[in-house]
Amino acid sequence: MKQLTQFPRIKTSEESALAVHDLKFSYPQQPAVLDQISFQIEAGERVGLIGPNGAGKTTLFLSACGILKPTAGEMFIFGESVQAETFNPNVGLVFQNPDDQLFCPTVWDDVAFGPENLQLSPSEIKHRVEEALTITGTYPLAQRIPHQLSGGQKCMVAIATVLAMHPQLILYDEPSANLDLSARRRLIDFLEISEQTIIISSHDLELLLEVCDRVILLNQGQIIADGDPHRVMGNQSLMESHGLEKPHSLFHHPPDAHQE
Ligand SMILES: Nc1ncnc2c1ncn2[C@@H]1O[C@H](COP(=O)(O)OP(=O)(O)OP(=O)(O)O)[C@@H](O)[C@H]1O
Repeated sequence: MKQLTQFPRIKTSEESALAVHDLKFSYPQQPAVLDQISFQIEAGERVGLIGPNGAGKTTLFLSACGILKPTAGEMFIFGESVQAETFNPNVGLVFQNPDDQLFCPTVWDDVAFGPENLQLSPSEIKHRVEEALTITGTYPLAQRIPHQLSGGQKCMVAIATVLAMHPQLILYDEPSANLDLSARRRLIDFLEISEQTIIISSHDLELLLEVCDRVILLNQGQIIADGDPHRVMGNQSLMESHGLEKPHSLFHHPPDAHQE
């Protein structure tokens, strides 16, 4: 994965990568999934988003991308207000299921799709596709049919489709779901050297421990905890009271012993 260093750093802004103010969201005829939550994520942070099934993690991501319209509150991405149904190339979402992201006849076409919609020049589109395929290690798959790829290959191609847009903030929804051990390790290695601001929603708490410098615990529409991953996830009673388990690797490292 050394190639990544050959590419320029993504530009970051003085503004927070993501600022969420009193965000509320309810699906029709349902109680609030997000109930007036507020937090900020600074440029360059790697944040894990945890919570039991149905906590609202995907809903938060879809709101940040403008796919869902919040009931109340506001979100800003690098200082720009998020508007529902308005595409913002500064934020990219890697869907939980890569099949939701891959629909073209070839991998190359799928990765080119975003830059083409940004109406970039043909040479810039080619450059972006080659760059994204190289960074994700999927260049050899460029002419393959996406739906015939393995789960791990699809995952990395789905990431390439997002990277080709050059977003400064990338939201990963359960990126390690269905990956075998080597594909998961490749993903972790990739995430660890990613240069963008990233938020990873995952039940793979060990992955978050390796990759993230901060974790947010969401449950029943509220932010329950926000802080150092070892401290938050190492708190067994906190984790268990929100339907989660303290990661196995933290049992020999009680939170109080963790050096910050
Ligand atoms: N389109 C929808 N219509 C109605 N309710 C929905 C819809 N999508 C999600 N929900 C409900 O909203 C709540 C939050 O769902 P969400 O997918 O955001 O949770 P999550 O934290 O991502 O869960 P998981 O860990 O299982 O992926 C759940 O109770 C879910 O059933």
